[in-house]
Amino acid sequence: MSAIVLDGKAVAKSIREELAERVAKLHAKGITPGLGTVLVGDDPGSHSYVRGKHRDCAQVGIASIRRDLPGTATQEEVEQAVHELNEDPACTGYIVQLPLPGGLDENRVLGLIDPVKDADGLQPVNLGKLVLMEEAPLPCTPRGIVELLRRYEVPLRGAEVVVVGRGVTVGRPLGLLLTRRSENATVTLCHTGTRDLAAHTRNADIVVAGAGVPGLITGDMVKPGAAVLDVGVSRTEAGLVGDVAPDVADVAGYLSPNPGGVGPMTRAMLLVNVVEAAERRAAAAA
Ligand SMILES: Nc1nc(=O)c2c([nH]1)NC[C@@H]1CN(c3ccc(C(=O)N[C@@H](CCC(=O)O)C(=O)O)cc3)C=[N+]21
Repeated sequence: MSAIVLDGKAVAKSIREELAERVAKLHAKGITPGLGTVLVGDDPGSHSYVRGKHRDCAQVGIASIRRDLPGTATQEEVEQAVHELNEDPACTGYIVQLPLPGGLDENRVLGLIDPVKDADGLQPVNLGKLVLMEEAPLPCTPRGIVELLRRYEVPLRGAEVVVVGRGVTVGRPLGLLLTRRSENATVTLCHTGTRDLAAHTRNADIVVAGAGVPGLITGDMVKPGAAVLDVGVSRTEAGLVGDVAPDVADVAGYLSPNPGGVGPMTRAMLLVNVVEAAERRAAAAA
């Protein structure tokens, strides 16, 4: 048996095409959405992600605003860049690329983002709204995962979902998203303190692996026919490696590969958040 590939790259492409039409309507009203990025330091991975985000923007008609700071930037300098983007009318949404270099207070920076411009859904007010089940910009990776499953009609309602990894960008908000009434999945959030990971994953209809441990999920840990989404990213000498071992493809019913799965969906959802913020602004101005 070989799993159906959840092709995030292809889905992201069609989402960008849909967005280009929505952006064209905004242009017609004299509004150009603008994505800002704050990038601190010279981590090659972070630079490559940010480059990719701006390339996506150009494709759909979103303007780009970059604030690149050296790795030596102080807390005050990073906060100043955030204040400038809060004030900049050309910037309808922005992100602070994570992780920030050591010594900088990430949570404090995220807290200073204007919640209406939070394109990542990681501002504490917006994370709080997710807990309260109120409308707010959603974190991009969890939103991308839900959208990818929806487009392939993998049922979520009543599904047993095991999320591996409790990070703030993926695991934690994903559990909140999947347990809203509109998704109605049952979620088990596993982490390094989980006693018997395989006992949980074997019972799951959907496994989302975002631990950052290469090859953590092996075929013997997966229920036949289950959907497995690889969200782990580890940089090894062999290149980028996910959390899911190759033999999972023989057992799973659906497999979101890495690369080519959730990564492109994350980028697409960032664009969605920026366009939605611009649409809300247009509606408020009308
Ligand atoms: N504030 C913030 N927001 C983020 O959304 C954020 C972040 N910080 N820090 C880092 C992580 C990582 N992340 C990825 C996005 C796209 C791909 C992606 O498109 N990957 C391609 C491969 C690209 C490659 O080869 O490097 C793929 O999976 O096919 C991967 C990873 C967003 N992140």
